[in-house]
Amino acid sequence: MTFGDIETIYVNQLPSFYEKDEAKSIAALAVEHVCNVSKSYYLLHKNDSVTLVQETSLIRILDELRLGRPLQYVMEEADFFGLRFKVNSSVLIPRPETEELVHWVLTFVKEKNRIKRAEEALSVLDIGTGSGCIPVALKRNLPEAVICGLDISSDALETATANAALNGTEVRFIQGDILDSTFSLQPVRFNIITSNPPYVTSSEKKGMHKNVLDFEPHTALFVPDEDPLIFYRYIADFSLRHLDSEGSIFLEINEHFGAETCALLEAKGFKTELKKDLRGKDRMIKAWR
Ligand SMILES: C[S@@+](CC[C@H](N)C(=O)[O-])C[C@H]1O[C@@H](n2cnc3c(N)ncnc32)[C@H](O)[C@@H]1O
Repeated sequence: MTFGDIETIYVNQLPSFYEKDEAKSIAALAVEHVCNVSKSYYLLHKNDSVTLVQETSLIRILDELRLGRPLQYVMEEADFFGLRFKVNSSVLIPRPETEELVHWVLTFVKEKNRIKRAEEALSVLDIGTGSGCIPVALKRNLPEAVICGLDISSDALETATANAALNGTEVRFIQGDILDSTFSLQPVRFNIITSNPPYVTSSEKKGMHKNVLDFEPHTALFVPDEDPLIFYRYIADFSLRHLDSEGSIFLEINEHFGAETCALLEAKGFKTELKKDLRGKDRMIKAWR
């Protein structure tokens, strides 16, 4: 069987919610992963044969994808901000919108450093860190900064710790519940707090793909319909105690609640800037005092 045959089988047998081009990309990623070849090699050598062992692995991957399991979970890895992360069912698969949040933080820090050299002293906390994608990507780009990640899930923190090591970075991970108003890291103050907290309302479940609903951790995704901004309220209160007076918060948000999330933060004394993602949706907020 050749690379080209594998592509044809994937295109014909993947579930219908994968469009043809997406199915081709998935076949390419699976072949790259199993046969240890680059994307360009794969594209230029569609007539190369796979071994029987590789063919068995590629069909096993296809079988799991047909059950709806996301590709990243099947391959146990995901790309984020040009880095490779280990993922499993205890962590959310890092999303491209979150790469935009990281990019915004880095642009902001570099702009500030141009005015005053502050990077050495920079301390950052990422709340709801999951796979650790945000703090690890920040640490790779701000090697002098002291960076921490917080999550309620010990399994997620285990994966995040592995990801920090995998990417040669030192990040301090802390277990804690941001919805516990007594949770504190006194006397620590951070220059930057980032968060991509759970923000999908229960009623949005019906519009979601089965592969997200059935496989990604619900504690990472969902908030009650009656209190969709619950995490932002607690993050704002935590920031009042733990953000340096000149510090900034960078948040990923539900596209439907941009104005409401800004209003919540402003009611707590923060100034805000709302930013759209590359698809034109309200997706990020910067807040400062
Ligand atoms: C949307 S995921 C974001 C994961 C990662 N930061 C990313 O961008 O891919 C939200 C994360 O918040 C964590 N989380 C949920 N409830 C929490 C709580 N009460 N306190 C702290 N972390 C919580 C989940 O375990 C999950 O890892």
